Amino acid sequence: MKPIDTGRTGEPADRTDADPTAGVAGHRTGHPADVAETGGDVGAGRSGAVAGADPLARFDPGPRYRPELGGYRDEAIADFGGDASPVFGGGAAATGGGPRTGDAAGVGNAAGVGNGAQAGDARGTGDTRGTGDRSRGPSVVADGDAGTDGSAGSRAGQVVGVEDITISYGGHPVLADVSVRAMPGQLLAVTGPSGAGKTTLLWTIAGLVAPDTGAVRLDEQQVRDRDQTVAAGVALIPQDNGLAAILTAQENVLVPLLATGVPADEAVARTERMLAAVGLGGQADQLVEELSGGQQQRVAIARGLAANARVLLADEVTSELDAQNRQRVVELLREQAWHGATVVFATHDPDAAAACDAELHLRDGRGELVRGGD
Ligand SMILES: Nc1ncnc2c1ncn2[C@@H]1O[C@H](COP(=O)(O)OP(=O)(O)OP(=O)(O)O)[C@@H](O)[C@H]1O
Repeated sequence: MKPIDTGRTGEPADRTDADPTAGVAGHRTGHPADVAETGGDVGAGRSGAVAGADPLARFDPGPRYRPELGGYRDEAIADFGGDASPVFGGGAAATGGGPRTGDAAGVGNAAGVGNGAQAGDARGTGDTRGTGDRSRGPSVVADGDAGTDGSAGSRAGQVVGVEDITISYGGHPVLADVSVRAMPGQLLAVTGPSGAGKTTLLWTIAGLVAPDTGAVRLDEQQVRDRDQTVAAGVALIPQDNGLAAILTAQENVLVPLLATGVPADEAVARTERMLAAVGLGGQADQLVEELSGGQQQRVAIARGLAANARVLLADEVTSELDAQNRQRVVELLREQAWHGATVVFATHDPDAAAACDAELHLRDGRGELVRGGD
């Protein structure tokens, strides 16, 4: 399999606008001490102190924080991603539900994180292929070379190699011998009709679903589970957002960063920059449940962008946005690629797909690289 040759350079010089994530003015919130003022009892920023070397020493994640999960485990914030966030990981490969079997919280259990069996359960086969309840250290999101000012910095993306994967749910094939390669610095669009397997493919790359046959590799390292991909810097912006409704927009972005060990000042800066980048600088202190669907989607995007991932998987992240915001989000994904990330973007939007460097079209289980291949 050859790398995708897009013919597009993606050079910053091609851009028509200034750095969309640079220069955020007028922030009065964002300090953990400010977060503590925002209410709720999930423990965001309760200590308030910023000085100190250990981010978790200076940031009290609250009594519900589970360090062994690298996140929260509480029904009250189940939509952070069940036992832990699929964006920031802390979870094993899919268990208790594939893309379609989650709970009402959206990502929640559907994210398949938690007590561990792999894709057997996820695909409803009862074939427990995983490892059961595994201990998990705090998940690590790739910080890239993030500067102390919170700038994303450049980072080394990873080559995502999907090699002849076949996936079925309960005996019903979804993907058959699908192969594609996504390269650092590029955007790969994954298109196809509803039910074609776009989410399944992204989850497989994320290590949340294991293929029946074939393999996914990150820089030639075969993907085994979500723990591994989290450690490798793979972030997922899930289709259903996976936000905690009882947290503010700011907390939804900030808390996972702090929980994954990003220094507080950098986490605050990234949070502010990314919320501003998606046009929500003025809504930072609003509870997610008070935001519109499109605003919530943008919070989830900000959270994924803030991860500074080496591989960013964006699952239909523009579905609830107006044209202007859709374009903006595609620009932000492009920005991630400029910083070195490998971006895989599942979308129904032809314009968004056209803005990507390559396009894998899924239909009837098959994947065809309709653009950008060689
Ligand atoms: N856990 C599951 N158990 C059984 N079938 C599932 C499961 N998860 C997904 N599927 C099925 O697999 C197929 C592919 O689903 P998937 O969510 O990957 O498609 P998609 O292309 O992302 O769809 P959409 O564009 O509607 O989001 C669908 O037929 C879906 O019903």
